[in-house]
Amino acid sequence: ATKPKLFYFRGRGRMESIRWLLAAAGVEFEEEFIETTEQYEKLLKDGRLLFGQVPMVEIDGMVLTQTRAILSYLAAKYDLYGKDLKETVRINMYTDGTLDLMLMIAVAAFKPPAEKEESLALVVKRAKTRYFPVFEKILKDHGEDFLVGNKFSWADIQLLEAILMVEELDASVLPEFPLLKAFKTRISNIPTIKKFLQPGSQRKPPPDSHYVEVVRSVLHF
Ligand SMILES: CCCCC[C@H]1O[C@@H](O)C[C@@H]1SC[C@H](NC(=O)CC[C@H](N)C(=O)O)C(=O)NCC(=O)O
Repeated sequence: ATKPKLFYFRGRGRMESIRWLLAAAGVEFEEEFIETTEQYEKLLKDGRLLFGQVPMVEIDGMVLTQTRAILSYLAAKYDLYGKDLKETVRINMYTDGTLDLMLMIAVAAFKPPAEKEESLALVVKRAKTRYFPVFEKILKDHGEDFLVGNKFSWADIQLLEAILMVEELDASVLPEFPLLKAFKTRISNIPTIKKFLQPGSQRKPPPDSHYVEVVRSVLHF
């Protein structure tokens, strides 16, 4: 079978959570990196970007856009989306939260230095006061290894992604959340995730000035 193919910039942005979900599910994927306006305009001209935007993923004979739609499709396809609607809606609540937090980081990369620093400080504050306390409590009340139904799901994958991203901004953030700290170790040791965390995987580095320049030049902003 043909592998899913991801069309995005050579960086995290909105595509990184899709890379994480596929990798955690043990699914190999290909990537086409958009480096020039010509590439982007060809995708537009060929009518492959529904609202003129990326991420775009080709999978199962479909051309998908809209990050959350793609993530939901993949979570359901690889049985990472709960056993019933009540579990699925909790997974959606948790992943909408971690996606909000990670998008704050993605957008901050495009701000001027002073504003960027302020935004990233706010990200760490939000993580420590809004998001991490919620997940620490879920793990405490739930008393299980995973966030939902004591089964590995998309919510666990994305929380680990968010924890690691916040630790890149402030390495001292986890000690006040002991259950999250144990969760991070546990989920990082799941073989498919452990492999994705090794150097040489398709995981992307934090956004740098080159990534920002390419996105700006391709999207003309
Ligand atoms: C200020 C914005 C910062 C982010 C800019 C881009 O780099 C990434 O870090 C995030 C985005 S991705 C690129 C952007 N994509 C989106 O905004 C997709 C939004 C959609 N709801 C989704 O969830 O997939 C893009 O194609 N824009 C073209 C344009 O709308 O005409």
